[in-house]
Amino acid sequence: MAGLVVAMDGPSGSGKSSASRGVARALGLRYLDTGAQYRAMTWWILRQGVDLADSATIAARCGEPEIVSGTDPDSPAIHVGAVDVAGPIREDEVTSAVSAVAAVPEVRARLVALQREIIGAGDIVVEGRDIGTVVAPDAPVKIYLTASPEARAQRRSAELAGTTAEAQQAALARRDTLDSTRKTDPLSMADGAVELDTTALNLDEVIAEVLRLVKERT
Ligand SMILES: Nc1ncnc2c1ncn2[C@@H]1O[C@H](COP(=O)(O)OP(=O)(O)O)[C@@H](O)[C@H]1O
Ligand SMILES: Nc1ccn([C@H]2C[C@H](O)[C@@H](COP(=O)(O)OP(=O)(O)O)O2)c(=O)n1
Repeated sequence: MAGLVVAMDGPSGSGKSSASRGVARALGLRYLDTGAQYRAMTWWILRQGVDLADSATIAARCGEPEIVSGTDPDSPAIHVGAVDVAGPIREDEVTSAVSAVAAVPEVRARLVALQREIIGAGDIVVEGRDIGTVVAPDAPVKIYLTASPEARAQRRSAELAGTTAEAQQAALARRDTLDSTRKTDPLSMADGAVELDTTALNLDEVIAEVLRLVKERT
């Protein structure tokens, strides 16, 4: 299985991170969270005081931050320069700004290049929105995870204190629309991807199904 790349795409709360980490652990592969990179870029842009509507400035400056991703599925790490941003990138301020930053073509070009560099010779599970369509279209295993809007909102609200499933469902719907309708590489299912609806599956069942698909396709 040397050189294996597993591409895992889908909307927020479909279970990409948990399933990707579980699959990477089971197969002894590395793990890359590309959403964390878009979040880290967004954290840096916000810190610079750049207006989110000013895509020209975002485009001009997105080459400045050094974004460093760890690939250990047991302890995923993300730094901007020397700063550990694993906590701050999950805060509301970043979550509500990330779709705008991720829509800027220069941001995507920079991060896709970084992702391909990390993927290198493979042995990795990569999760995001455009892995099977753009970043690694030749990946032998491409999964498109989905779940009902209610299940996704329920999962997210269970994670976050001080929020309701209703508020989460509205926030996810807003991000789905932004991520699926942007002009550059919108969230969509790749050719050859297998859609896996996780609504009625627990995490172990999702991991087992992905492992079965990996075995079947390699
Ligand atoms: N199949 C599942 N059933 C129930 N909860 C799940 C399942 N998969 C993931 N979760 C939980 O849902 C939340 C969101 O999962 P996550 O893997 O972060 O999704 P994504 O990366 O797609 O946003 C996490 O708290 C996770 O533990
Ligand atoms: N490959 C990727 C990964 C994420 N993005 C964008 C779209 C998402 O709204 C944000 C954050 O992604 P992330 O996977 O962290 O989001 P969730 O954990 O699912 O809430 O980044 C992207 O455009 N392309």
